[in-house]
Amino acid sequence: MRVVVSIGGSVLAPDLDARRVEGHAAVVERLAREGVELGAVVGGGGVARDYITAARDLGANEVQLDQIGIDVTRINARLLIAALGPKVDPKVAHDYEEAGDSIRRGDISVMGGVMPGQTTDAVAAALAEYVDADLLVYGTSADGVFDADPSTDADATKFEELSASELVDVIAPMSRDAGASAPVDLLAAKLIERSGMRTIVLDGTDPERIEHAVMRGEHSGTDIIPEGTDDEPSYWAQR
Ligand SMILES: Nc1ncnc2c1ncn2[C@@H]1O[C@H](COP(=O)(O)OP(=O)(O)O)[C@@H](O)[C@H]1O
Ligand SMILES: O=c1ccn([C@@H]2O[C@H](COP(=O)(O)OP(=O)(O)O)[C@@H](O)[C@H]2O)c(=O)[nH]1
Repeated sequence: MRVVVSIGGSVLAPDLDARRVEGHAAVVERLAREGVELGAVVGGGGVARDYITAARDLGANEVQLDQIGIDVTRINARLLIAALGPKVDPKVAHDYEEAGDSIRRGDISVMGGVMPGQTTDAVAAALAEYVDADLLVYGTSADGVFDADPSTDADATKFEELSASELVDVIAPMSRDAGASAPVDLLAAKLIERSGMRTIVLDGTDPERIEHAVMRGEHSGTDIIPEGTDDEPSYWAQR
C-alpha cells in the first residue's frame, strides 16, 4: 500500500516540542515497518504564520510571504527527518520527482512546500497523484471538514463523508491568502477531485489516529469518496 500523509504544521509544530515530533515520527516508522510505502508532507504551523504576519507588516507581497512559508515548512520537514530512522531519505524533497524516486527506492520521503500560491495540502495531493497512492491522509487540527470553521462556530457540523466535488464546493469560498486556515486548500480539493484519490481528513493531533486510519480505515474525521465508488476502500477489504 502506498500512502501520502500530510502532517499539518498546526499538529506537528504548533510550537517547538521534540517529543511531539518524535510521536509523529514513531507512527511514520511503524507504518513503514508494516510495509506501507510512505510520503510525508509537512506544514508550517504557527511559526510560519508568525513569520508571515511579521513580513506582511514589513510590506512583503503575497508571493514573498508564501516563500517565507515554504522555507518554514522545509525546516519542519527537517525536524521530522531528524526524528526518523535510517529508512528516511535525509534530503527534503523539493519536487515530486525527487520524492517519487525515494519512495520507489523504498525510502520514506519528506516534503514541505514547493511553490507560491498554495499550501502543503496541495503538495500532498499532487504527490499522492504523482506516486499513484492508494490513500491520502490529512492530519490537521480539526477533526474533518465542517460546514463552518469549528474553532469559531459552535454550531459547525462535520461532514462524515463528502464527494470530491462537494469538497471543492465547501472549500471554494475560503480565503487563499498566505497563512489562511482551511481544512485543505482549494487546489488540493481540485487535485483530489481530478485524481479520484481516496482521501481522509482527520484530527492528527494524536498521531495514532493517522495510524488507525491508514491501517484499519478507522477514524472520526471526513472521508472524501471518489465519484462513482462505493464506501468500502478496496485495500482495507484486501488486508
Ligand atoms: N469548514 C472548516 N472545516 C474544518 N476546519 C476549518 C474550516 N474552516 C476553517 N477551518 C480551520 O482550519 C484549521 C486547519 O487549518 P490549519 O490550521 O492551517 O491546519 P494545518 O496546519 O493542518 O494545515 C482548523 O483548525 C479549523 O479551525
Ligand atoms: O507549496 C507551498 C506550501 C506552502 N506555502 C506557504 O507556506 C504557508 C504554510 O504552509 P502550510 O501548508 O502549513 O499552510 P497552512 O496549512 O498553515 O495554511 C502557506 O500558508 C503558504 O503561504 C506555499 O506558498 N506553497
